[in-house]
Amino acid sequence: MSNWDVPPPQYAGGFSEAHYQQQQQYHQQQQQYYQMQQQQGFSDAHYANAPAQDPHQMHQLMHTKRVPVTILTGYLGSGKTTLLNRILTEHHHKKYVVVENEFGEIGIDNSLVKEKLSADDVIELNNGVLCCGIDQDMLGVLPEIIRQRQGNLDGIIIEMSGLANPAPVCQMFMRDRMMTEVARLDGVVTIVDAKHICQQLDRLVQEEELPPGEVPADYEYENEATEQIAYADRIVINKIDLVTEDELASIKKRIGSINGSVELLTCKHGQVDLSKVFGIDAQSLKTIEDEHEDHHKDHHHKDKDHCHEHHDDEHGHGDEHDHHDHEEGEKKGHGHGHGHGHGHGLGHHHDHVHNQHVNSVGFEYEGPLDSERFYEWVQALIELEAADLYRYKGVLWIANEEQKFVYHGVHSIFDGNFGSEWKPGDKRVSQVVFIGRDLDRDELYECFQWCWATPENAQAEPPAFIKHMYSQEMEAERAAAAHQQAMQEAQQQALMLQQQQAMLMMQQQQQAAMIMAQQQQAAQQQQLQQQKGSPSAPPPYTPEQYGYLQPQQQPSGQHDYPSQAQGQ
Ligand SMILES: Nc1nc2c(ncn2[C@@H]2O[C@H](COP(=O)(O)OP(=O)(O)OP(=O)(O)O)[C@@H](O)[C@H]2O)c(=O)[nH]1
Repeated sequence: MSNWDVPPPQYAGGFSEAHYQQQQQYHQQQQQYYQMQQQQGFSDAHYANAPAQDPHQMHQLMHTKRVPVTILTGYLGSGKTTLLNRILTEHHHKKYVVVENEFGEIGIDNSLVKEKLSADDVIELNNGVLCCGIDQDMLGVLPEIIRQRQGNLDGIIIEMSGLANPAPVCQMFMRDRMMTEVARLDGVVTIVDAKHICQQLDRLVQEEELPPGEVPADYEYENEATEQIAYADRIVINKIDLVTEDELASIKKRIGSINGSVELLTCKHGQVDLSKVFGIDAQSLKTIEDEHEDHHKDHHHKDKDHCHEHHDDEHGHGDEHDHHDHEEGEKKGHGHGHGHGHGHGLGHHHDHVHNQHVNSVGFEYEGPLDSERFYEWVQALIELEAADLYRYKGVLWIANEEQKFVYHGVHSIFDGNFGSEWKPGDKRVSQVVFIGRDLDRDELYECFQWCWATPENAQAEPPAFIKHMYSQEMEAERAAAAHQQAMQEAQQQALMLQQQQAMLMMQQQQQAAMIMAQQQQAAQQQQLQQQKGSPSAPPPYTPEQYGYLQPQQQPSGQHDYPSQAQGQ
């Protein structure tokens, strides 16, 4: 039974019979959708169906077997290559596969690369392998490289181009079965240029740079530097030799206002402790759970309110929580940060109001949540807000469950499972964090509150946001989308059929041409034999014609196949 294989939601009140039926129907659709996703190759780890008695053991087992993959991002010139050069040349006793966009673009010890550049775009280096092509080809090449080096590979590092959005590659490692069987996403590491990051974050994306198609014409894009920070599990602030202490402090705050749950490291010339960046298992449910546990162990709440709310970037309100801005070498405590308390005007870097759309929002509640309602909320978020929801994660106390529910997601890809049991001394807290674009904190909080499993809440109507999922408008949209998908599938099938027919026809033509050529050749041979006066007829065509047997290699006593030159 999967985590989502739950009975249809039943509400004590607040819904009409028709609405309830609609819900049931929707629930069935979701079940079908889930089954379809599984058939399409979603990994078991992705929707981990681990046995309830020890899910973590199962999870760990899956993880230890698979090679960790790090997605390395960073704006143009931030220092990605400088860091990769270290990895490929220093003696760190680790073997990595480094995946580059294109060889032409890389600056990795050029002499080293050039001298080893091979036709198949895979280079063997002392510390591992360098290959290129972050595209469909990688799906084929990478699992093969991993299999070849089974047990002798410490990780894969994929360097994204300076302007690329890491989300599609993240999603590929979360859902592509070929990849998930051999590799797991370890973390997204973003390198930041301390000198230029504020300027880069302020840059507005010009309309002509926007990718074409699928998105609404009025959709405003976030610039790439912001997105790279939003998706990160670790941020390495490089080039700190070029900024003052005050500037560095304001950079950290600015980053924290975008991604409140990221861990910050600082360095010069990429001299960061590699163990804090690679092999960190940042994307596993176990790590999310551990972070939650560590945080609440050390965390002394000043206010004893029933619900503790973490604000997104507001102007300078006080809060006792700190971001995880650790100097290199400093001992780190894990936990969540929630992007709170960031005033503007800190240092000359940004003494103006930022046009910042991406932020973090987090909430805590010291009480259990209703799983059905949480399920509804997640469904609504995925259906209505997936494009703007970059990353989200949480650890929940679910009513009537002794195990913590741990989840995380990237846009529409959700991964969640029950983790370890709450221990007797544990403070049971449900915690959710969202990083996204133009997040509506009040709306999110309203939905979060609706999930609280309290007697008063039992009769509460769902918030407008969740109701909207069942609106006629959404039903119509869903029907239109389903229709469009069916049309696309039909078109694809028709195209495939056409291609198959064309292929068949081509094969038939080739066969016909070959037979004709054979016949002509046989006729020629016959003619030659007749001219030579030999009584025996030659075979219809000569082996050397196919290049695998030369006349002089013929065993004696067999036909002597004369070449054309000999025959003339
Ligand atoms: N002053 C200073 N310069 C640095 C530091 N780290 C890297 N650089 C320099 O910054 C420049 C860009 O570094 P790269 O490593 O090529 O940056 P990149 O992110 O790979 O750049 P793209 O491939 O263009 O995206 C190079 O000239 C580096 O030598 C640092 O900590 N301080």
